[in-house]
Amino acid sequence: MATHAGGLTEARPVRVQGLSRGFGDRTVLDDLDVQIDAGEFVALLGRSGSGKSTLLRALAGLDGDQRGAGVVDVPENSSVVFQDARLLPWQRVLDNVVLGLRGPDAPGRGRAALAEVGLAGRERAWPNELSGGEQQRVALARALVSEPQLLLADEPFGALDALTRLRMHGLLRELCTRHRPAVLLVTHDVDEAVTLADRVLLLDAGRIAIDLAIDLPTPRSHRQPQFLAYRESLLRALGVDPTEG
Ligand SMILES: Nc1ncnc2c1ncn2[C@@H]1O[C@H](COP(=O)(O)OP(=O)(O)OP(=O)(O)O)[C@@H](O)[C@H]1O
Repeated sequence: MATHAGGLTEARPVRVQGLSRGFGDRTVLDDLDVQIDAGEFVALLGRSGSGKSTLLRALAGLDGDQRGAGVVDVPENSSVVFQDARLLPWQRVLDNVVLGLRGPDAPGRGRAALAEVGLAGRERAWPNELSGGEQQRVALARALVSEPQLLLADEPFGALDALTRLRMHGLLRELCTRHRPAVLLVTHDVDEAVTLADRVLLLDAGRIAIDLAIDLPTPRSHRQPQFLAYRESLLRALGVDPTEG
């Protein structure tokens, strides 16, 4: 079985070595290695079923006792955001944000986190009074209020409309620049990956098939020729013709 150890040096917050995962006869991750440095924003692309969420769950320690091997070293303090906000409907927004946070300053930290995601004044709202995008903002506040060294995000904007998604890109980039967690963002969206990430990984046949540093200043524009070149090469690697659609 894989080990899931906590607490590495700050310089190398995530180290995955020889990670294998499978379900029944099917091998999903096959002797895979990944490293994510402190403060580095990494996006993970791959075709549907290639094992992106399986890798993220392994990093989050959420993969139970499924078949596998390898070493997963991650910082103890990590947070996960999913496609759905997963707020507790019977708790007000602020209580959702500070859930599990200890110390007398927890409410103050929760309020500050809500202000950072643009939801100052909504502390006493119930989750069902918020839009989908606002609920995802609460989920981001909850994820970042504990100042995690690692943020794991599994398609966090996948359920949002295009405009809200663009706004959330800006917000996530801003929050990550300020808090500097290492990030692993699982996404289907090549543009999202190239817009946000320092490095894009492409998962194929159980391994990291492409490891591409995105050497562009931020904020990035889809019109930059180099942006389009990254986009095109990643789409081709995913088996998509970039000239289509
Ligand atoms: N609990 C499970 N039991 C059996 N098979 C599973 C389980 N979880 C995942 N799988 C299988 O493992 C493979 C990888 O799944 P995973 O969800 O990691 O892929 P993904 O790249 O995140 O896919 P998508 O982009 O469609 O969300 C898939 O073939 C899936 O059917």
